[in-house]
Amino acid sequence: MKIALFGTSADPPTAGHQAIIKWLSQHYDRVVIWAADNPFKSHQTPLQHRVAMLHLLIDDIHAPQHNISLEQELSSLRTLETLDKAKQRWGTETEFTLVIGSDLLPQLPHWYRIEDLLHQVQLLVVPRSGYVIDQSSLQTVENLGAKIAIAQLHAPDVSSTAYRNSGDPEALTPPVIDYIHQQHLYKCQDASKKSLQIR
Ligand SMILES: Nc1ncnc2c1ncn2[C@@H]1O[C@H](COP(=O)(O)OP(=O)(O)OP(=O)(O)O)[C@@H](O)[C@H]1O
Ligand SMILES: O=C(O)c1ccc[n+]([C@@H]2O[C@H](COP(=O)([O-])O)[C@@H](O)[C@H]2O)c1
Repeated sequence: MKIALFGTSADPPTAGHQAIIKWLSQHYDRVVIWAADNPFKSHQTPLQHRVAMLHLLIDDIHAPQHNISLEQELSSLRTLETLDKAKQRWGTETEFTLVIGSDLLPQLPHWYRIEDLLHQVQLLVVPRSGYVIDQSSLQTVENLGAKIAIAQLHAPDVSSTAYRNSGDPEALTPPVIDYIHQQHLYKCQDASKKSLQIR
């Protein structure tokens, strides 16, 4: 069995995440997702809300294979610990593929015990607009033991940061936007946007 592992800060989850998850569901037996705190970032919204939004994002995907699941108990600051939990759950015979966007390639060498991690997974890099996959980053990660494939996928050019900074509604899906409004999340951004509009 081939399992794609896709962790995200989901602050908030975007149409980009959704396109990636949909594509993965067509190319892997199972897609396992979790929302995580990232040791290199601060997060704006409590994890419980990010998990709830990720659920809404996934529920909105029509995947005839029914092979997408949010497995929040796998979440960890360290992806190596997530992989350990996944192996306990699905067994060592399973082939695990760690999925990252191309923006994370230069950061990857700084992850916790990255060589241990890369020796136990395949690495799938999703091209991201504005983040060219350069040979030197690929070589660095290969030297750490990565077995790399590049996904043939054009994910939308959106990001959580774009939503947090400018409230770009195109970045999100309607159920996630509704949730944000119901729960009064990302309000500072709304307020600063309004004050900009008034001026
Ligand atoms: N539009 C996109 N295209 C390709 N990869 C993406 C895209 N959005 C997110 N990813 C990848 O999905 C994973 C989770 O991304 P993350 O939750 O950090 O989203 P983000 O939009 O980069 O967030 P932020 O703007 O807060 O950094 C990362 O591996 C990231 O590279
Ligand atoms: O293992 C690590 O050291 C590590 C360092 C930084 C990020 N990660 C993971 O990378 C995934 C993507 O993070 P992000 O913030 O880009 O969505 C998420 O699952 C994080 O937990 C993992």
